[in-house]
Formats: sequence, C-alpha cells, structure tokens
Amino acid sequence: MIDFQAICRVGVYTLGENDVVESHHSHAMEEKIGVLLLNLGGPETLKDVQPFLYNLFADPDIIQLPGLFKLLQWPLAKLTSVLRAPKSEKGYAAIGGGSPLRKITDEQANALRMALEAKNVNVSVYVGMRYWYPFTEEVIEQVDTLLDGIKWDDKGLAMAIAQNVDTGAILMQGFVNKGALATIITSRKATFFSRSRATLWTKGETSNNFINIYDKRRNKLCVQFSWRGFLLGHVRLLLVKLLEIQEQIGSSNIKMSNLVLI
Ligand SMILES: C=CC1=C(C)c2cc3[nH]c(cc4nc(cc5[nH]c(cc1n2)c(C)c5CCC(=O)O)C(CCC(=O)O)=C4C)c(C)c3C=C
Ligand SMILES: [Fe+2]
Repeated sequence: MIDFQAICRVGVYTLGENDVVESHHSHAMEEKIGVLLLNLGGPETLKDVQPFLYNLFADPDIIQLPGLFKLLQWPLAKLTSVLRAPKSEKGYAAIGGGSPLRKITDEQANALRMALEAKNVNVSVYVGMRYWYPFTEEVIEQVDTLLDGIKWDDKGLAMAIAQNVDTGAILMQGFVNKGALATIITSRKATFFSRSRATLWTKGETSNNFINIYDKRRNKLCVQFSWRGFLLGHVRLLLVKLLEIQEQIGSSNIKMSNLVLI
C-alpha cells in the first residue's frame, strides 16, 4: 500500500518493494499535492467534431509530414478534418451525440479524489485533455490563478454563488474549498463542499440536473444553468467572503461590490 500521508511531507520519495513509499529525507512541513489526470479528449457535441479533428490532425505526434511538407500540416489538417467530419459526426450521433471520454475521465478523477479523501489525504485532482476541453495548459493556468487568488476562510472555505448573468438573480449558493473549485474548473459542473458530510458534491449528481459551466472567456468561469435539460439562462459563479455573504443573505440584499467574480 502507498502511504499517502507520507507523500504529503517534503522529501524525496520512491516506490519501494510492495509499493511502500520510502522517504529519503523528510521534513515535517506539509506540502500541497495536486494530481493531474491527462487524457486525449473527444468532441462533446456534434459541432465540436470538426475542430476536434483539426486539433488531432494538426499534431505532428499523430500525423508527421517529412521535411518541407511540414508546412502543409495545418492546411492539410483543416482539409482532412472538414472532409472527415460528416462521417465522424454520424458515428458520434449514434453513441449519444459526443465522446464519452470526458465523462469517463471526470468519473475517474472523482473516484480517485474520494479514495484519497477516505484515507484522509487532501489532494486536488484535475483533468487535462490534449485535443479538447479542458485543455491541459488552460487547466494549469486557471488552477494557479483561481486557487491562489481567492481569500479562503480559516476552514479553507469560500462561499460560491451561481448567479444569472442577465437578471442578476441568485440561483444557488453553497460552500467551496480548493478541491471543489478545482473540480468546477475541470468538470465544468457546479460542485460544492458539504460541511455536514465534509465531502464534495456535484449539483445534479443524483437528479441529473447539473449546473453546467463552460469557459466562454479565458480566466472567467461562465456558467450555464440548465434545469431538466432546458437552458434557463447564463449564470456566473461568484465567490464571496464567508462572513460578508452570511450577513447579506440574511438581509437578502447582496451588494455586488462585495462579490468577487472568478
Ligand atoms: C488519419 C486518421 C487518424 C489517425 C492517424 C489517428 C491516430 C490517432 N488518434 C488518436 C486518438 C484519438 N482519435 C480519436 C478520434 C478520431 N481519430 C480519427 C482519425 C485518426 N486518428 C478520427 C476520424 C476520429 C473521430 C472518430 C471517428 O470518426 O472514428 C479520439 C477521440 C475518441 C473519442 O472518444 O471521441 C482519440 C482520443 C491517437 C492517440 C492516434 C495515434 C497515435
Ligand atoms: Fe484517432
């Protein structure tokens, strides 16, 4: 068995016989652990198929052209992706309208997170894709910017609010910790930290009524709020300082100036 508590300390670790982590020089100082699950990605909707194929065919690790023909990589990728897309779209339509890769990888990330939580190891698990969302580079950038930029309370929590961008209506509020926010970034589904159960929960995981988040503008999380499959409007997710929001929710008058748009 791997002793994950040991990994949380600073030092050099190797996997010894029987997967035992051997510490070569450890210190008592705690270190933050993040796991990034890498996958290739696939088109999530039929209109993603052609741009996804372009990303795939433009990668010289997939299709390598010799010498000066390298210059043709991008135009050729464009041409073949456009020519192939209709056939691929039919295939994806037959399996529900998109690739299952994203869902499967998110499920793996959640299972890993829960398995580590059961061992009392606080690890953030991220998913990064090579050819489709969430692109690995973007995930790394967003995770850095967002996690470091938020003012967490002394329990490591912040309040998250889903707000309709058009009307300003507050649709939902809950708590997030760093793990929940990382999950929001990578799974694009509104995920909160349950204080009573001390675990992460994704809105809609039992009912299928997810709050779907998509990245419209870089470094800002734009949320689409869908209810029973119907799109109700655009929602953005706001993080606020715990005490301020508690006071304001009490008075049901939330001052926008006190909200931090992420
Ligand atoms: C010229 C044709 C193709 C080559 C060469 C190729 C190599 C290759 N592909 C992957 C990974 C994936 N491919 C996926 C889908 C996909 N690939 C091609 C064509 C070539 N791939 C097409 C036309 C498609 C679309 C689906 C279809 O119409 O069959 C995917 C997505 C899978 C999913 O879940 O959606 C991945 C991933 C690798 C690693 C690779 C060479 C090493
Ligand atoms: Fe392929």
